[in-house]
Amino acid sequence: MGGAQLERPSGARPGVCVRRSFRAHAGDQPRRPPGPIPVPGTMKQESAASNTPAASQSPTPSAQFPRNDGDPQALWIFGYGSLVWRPDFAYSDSRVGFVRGYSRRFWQGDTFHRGSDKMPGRVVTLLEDHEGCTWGVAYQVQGEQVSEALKYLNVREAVLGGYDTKEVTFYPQDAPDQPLKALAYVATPQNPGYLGPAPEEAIATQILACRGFSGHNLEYLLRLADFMQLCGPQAQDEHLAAIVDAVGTMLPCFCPTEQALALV
Ligand SMILES: N[C@@H](CCC(=O)N[C@@H](CS)C(=O)NCC(=O)O)C(=O)O
Repeated sequence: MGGAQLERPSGARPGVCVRRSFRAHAGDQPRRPPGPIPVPGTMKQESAASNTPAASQSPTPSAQFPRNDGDPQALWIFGYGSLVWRPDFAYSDSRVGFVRGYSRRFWQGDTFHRGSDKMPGRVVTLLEDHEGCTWGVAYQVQGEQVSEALKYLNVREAVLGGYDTKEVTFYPQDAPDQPLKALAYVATPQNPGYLGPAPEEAIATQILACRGFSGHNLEYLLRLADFMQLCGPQAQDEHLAAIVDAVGTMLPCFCPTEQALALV
């Protein structure tokens, strides 16, 4: 989301989870991470799109194609985990905002991006929660961007991650009275990688111990915590905060002391 400008906090509005807006310039192309996400079994460093298995050349999301007024071909994709900081697909616009009726939980196992078969990491999914409110970023894709984004996300989220698509209602921070239909990738309890609830301390321990092809699981946690900081103090995620606190408590045990360093 390069080139984004933090705009002045807008006034509080009833029912709005946050007050700040964070808007990438429309048309900003995402910075490609160094090298695309390798797909198991094809460890050639090709672009993710060319790695897409033939069967998913034109993935059809299981959710209805959420349409909004205006450009019928445009699609909004809601990210609330790694898509928040690394969409890695071309988009025309992005908006910070939230979805109601869902809570974010580190309840999905990950044996590729942030973990391994022996040591699965933990990444986020959405839990249906009538009182819930989850922060993230919605990306608008138009024209050819739509099929490219869906093809890429089908590999990254569905094939590699066990996520399925779901239509959600997204409330842009700067226009919560003009909600948008969006596509979200959600890991349900029925997917094989689902780990489900655990004490935040246990989740923190797992995150501290795991890494995968996309990096350490701790980076995933802290990037998400950074995003929530950007959104402003009103954007609360108690589950995320409790895990970050638990990591902070445990880190001294994981960090060598000066004495231990002197021995190396
Ligand atoms: N679907 C959620 C979560 C997506 C997510 O974090 N997926 C992981 C595991 S499949 C991923 O893509 N990781 C890439 C990374 O960790 O950089 C989102 O909208 O952000």
